[in-house]
Amino acid sequence: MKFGVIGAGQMGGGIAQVAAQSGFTVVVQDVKQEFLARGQTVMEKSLTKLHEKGRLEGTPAEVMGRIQFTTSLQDMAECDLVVEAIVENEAVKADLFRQLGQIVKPGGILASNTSSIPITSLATASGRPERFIGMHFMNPVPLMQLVEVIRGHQTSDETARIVTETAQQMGKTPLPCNDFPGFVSNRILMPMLNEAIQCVMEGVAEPEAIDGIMKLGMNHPMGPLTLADFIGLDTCLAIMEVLHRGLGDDKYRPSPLLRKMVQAGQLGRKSGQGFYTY
Ligand SMILES: CC(=O)CC(=O)SCCNC(=O)CCNC(=O)[C@H](O)C(C)(C)COP(=O)(O)OP(=O)(O)OC[C@H]1O[C@@H](n2cnc3c(N)ncnc32)[C@H](O)[C@@H]1OP(=O)(O)O
Ligand SMILES: NC(=O)C1=CN([C@@H]2O[C@H](COP(=O)(O)OP(=O)(O)OC[C@H]3O[C@@H](n4cnc5c(N)ncnc54)[C@H](OP(=O)(O)O)[C@@H]3O)[C@@H](O)[C@H]2O)C=CC1
Repeated sequence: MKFGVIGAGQMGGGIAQVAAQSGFTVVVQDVKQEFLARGQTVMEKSLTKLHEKGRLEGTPAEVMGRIQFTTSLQDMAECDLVVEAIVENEAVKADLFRQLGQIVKPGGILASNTSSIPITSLATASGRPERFIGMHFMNPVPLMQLVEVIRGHQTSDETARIVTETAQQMGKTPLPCNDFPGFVSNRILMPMLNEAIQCVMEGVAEPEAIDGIMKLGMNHPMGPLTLADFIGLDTCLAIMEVLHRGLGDDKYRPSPLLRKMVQAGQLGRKSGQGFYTY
C-alpha cells in the first residue's frame, strides 16, 4: 500500500505516522518545507514516546524511514490511497481535490479527514465520486482508536471495503456513518464544546471549574475547554459553522466568544493561547 497524506499538521502528521507504523510506504505533502519539518519533529517525539514505553514495533528511525516528505502534489501520483488533512475549509479542500483527481492514478482512492464538511460535495470536486470517502481519524491519532468512515452519495462498496480494511491494518476500529454535517462525532461533540464556551461567556463558571466539573462529574479525560484548545479553536469554529449552515438550526450557532477568540488569533494549543496558556 502506497499511502499519501496531504497536510503535515497535527492530524496529517499523526495519520502519516500511524500509516508508517503499520508498514505502509508513506508520502506526506504540505505547502511549505517548514510545515513538513514541524510535522517531522512532532512525529519523531511521538515515536520516541511509544518506543520508550515498548509500544512501538521496530525503531523510530525504521518508521520514519518509510515516510517521504514533499511540497509537490505530483509525488502523490502512484498512491493507492491519499488522505487529505488540511485546513477545515470547503473551498480549499475542493480545490485540492480537483488537483488530486487529475494527478493520482485512476485506481487510487481519495479520502478526506474532514471533521464536518459534506463528503459528497468534495467527491464531486475530485471527479471520482465512486473512489472518494471520508476517513475521519481522531486526535491524537497515535492514541485514539476510532476511524469514522463516511460514505458519500456515490462511494462504491469496494472503496468502503478497502478503506475499512486499511483502517484495521492501521490498528484502528472503523465505524460507518452517513454523510450529514458533522457526521456523528462532531454532530454530538462540538455543540457540547460550544456550550462550554457559552458558559464562559455568560459567566456561569470559570474555565478551570467547567473543565473540572466535566472531568470529575462525567469522567471525561479532558475538560471541554482543554479539548477545544487541543483541537484548535479555529477548527472548532469552522465545524460549528458547517453544522449551523448545513442543519439550519440556530442551536448550532457558534458562541460569539469562540469567534472573537479566533479573530484575536487565540487558537488554543497551536498558537500558545486559548482558554489556557501553553
Ligand atoms: C475534532 C474532530 O474532528 C475529531 C476529534 O478528534 S475530537 C477529539 C477526540 N479526542 C479526545 O477526545 C481526546 C481526549 N483526551 C484523551 O483521551 C487523553 O487526554 C489523551 C489520550 C489525549 C492523553 O492521555 P492522558 O493520560 O490524559 O495524558 P498524557 O499523560 O499526556 O498521555 C497519556 C499517555 O500517552 C502518551 N502520549 C500522549 N500523546 C501521545 C502521542 N501523540 N504519541 C504518543 N504517545 C502519546 C503520553 O506519553 C502518556 O504516556 P504514559 O501514560 O505512559 O505516561
Ligand atoms: N484538530 C483536530 O482535533 C482534528 C481535526 N480534523 C480535521 O483534520 C483537518 C486538519 O486539521 P488539523 O491537523 O488540526 O489542522 P492544522 O491547522 O494543524 O494543519 C493543517 C495543515 O495543512 C496545511 N495546509 C493548509 N492548506 C494547505 C494546502 N492547500 N495544501 C497542503 N497543505 C495545506 C496547513 O498549513 P498552514 O499552517 O499554512 O495552514 C497545516 O500544515 C481539518 O479538516 C480538521 O477539521 C479531524 C479530526 C481531529
